[in-house]
Amino acid sequence: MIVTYSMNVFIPLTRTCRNNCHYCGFRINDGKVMGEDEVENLLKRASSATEALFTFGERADEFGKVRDWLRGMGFDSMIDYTVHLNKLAVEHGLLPHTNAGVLSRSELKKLKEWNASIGLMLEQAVELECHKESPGKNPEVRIKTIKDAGRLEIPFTTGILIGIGESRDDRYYSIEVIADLAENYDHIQEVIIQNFSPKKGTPMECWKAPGIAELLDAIEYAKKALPDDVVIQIPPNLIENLKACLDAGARDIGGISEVTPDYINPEHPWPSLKKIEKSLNGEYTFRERLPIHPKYVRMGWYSERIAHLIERYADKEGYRCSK
Ligand SMILES: O=c1nc2n(C[C@H](O)[C@H](O)[C@H](O)CO)c3cc(O)ccc3cc-2c(=O)[nH]1
Ligand SMILES: C[C@H]1O[C@@H](n2cnc3c(N)ncnc32)[C@H](O)[C@@H]1O
Ligand code: MET
Ligand code: SF4
Repeated sequence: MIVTYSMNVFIPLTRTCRNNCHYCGFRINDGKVMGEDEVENLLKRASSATEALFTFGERADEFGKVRDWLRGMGFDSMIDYTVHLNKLAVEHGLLPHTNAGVLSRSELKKLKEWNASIGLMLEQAVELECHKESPGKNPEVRIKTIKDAGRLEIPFTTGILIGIGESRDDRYYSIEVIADLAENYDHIQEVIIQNFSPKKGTPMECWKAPGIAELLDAIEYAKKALPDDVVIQIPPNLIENLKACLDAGARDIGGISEVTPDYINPEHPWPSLKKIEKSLNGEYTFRERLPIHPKYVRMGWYSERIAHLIERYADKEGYRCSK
């Protein structure tokens, strides 16, 4: 059985964020934004990767300090700056995947030109206490972004975060909501089942991480509810029993990097692929993919601007070829 992954470089453009999710250890509202040189240095170091993962705080340009910095650099918004850096990544031979939180239709349209795929975790389809200071985590607002991306035919990554105060039924309901979106728009390439991992200094630092039973239950439910061609992704650095998750139906381990840590879970280093493959008794084989899944490579759901890279990196089936 094949399990896919993407080789990436993680570019955390800003830790400033208009939301305040109680589980998040990534957000630091210092108003800082990575400069173009810093980004270019990361891109240069990522020669073995095919994906430039731009993940950062939502709508940081609601803060004056960020807005002023962007203006000084000649940009009207965080998304305009992101698109500029997406283009730089493409010039360095990398395919961008951006997860910037909620986006408007016009922002999605701009990003589509230079991104192989876009991501936004639904987190949960119900309102939760941990999101009460996070307007961007309102389920309706997230669902709207996911639908707009579907209408624009953007290969999309979404998912749920489990263990953040939801009930088992909430989890099932959230998976059903994603399954409906996948059926109606056909743009969902992967669904991440992410387990909450407590972070020091956050309001949820004393919460327990969800157990493997809850994780497996969610994966099994997702396997049944989602269309067959939607891949279930699990984060290999947060999971204690990867084999059990694969046996339950997960088939992707997301982005792995040789140059950058998982900035969202920096205390959990990337495992070595060789080591984990060994622990799987030969039942599963890892295979590299691009940030746009094979199905969408075959369907041609990508812009002219990045076509040359996809055609350079994808084999006939749409996986990464060794060229
Ligand atoms: O390194 C990480 N990559 C994360 N990724 C990246 C992901 O593993 C890959 O970039 C995608 O599979 C695209 O290839 C996310 C992407 C999303 O769109 C939404 C959530 C995540 C979460 C993480 C994460 O916690 N750590
Ligand atoms: C990029 C994604 O990372 C996830 N995320 C944010 N904080 C945590 C945490 N403490 N543990 C696990 N996942 C987290 C959210 O689901 C977000 O959307
Ligand atoms: C850094 S977290 C991932 C991107 C965005 N801030 C969100 O939570 O949706
Ligand atoms: S998880 Fe994302 S949206 Fe929530 S506070 Fe952290 S950076 Fe902001």
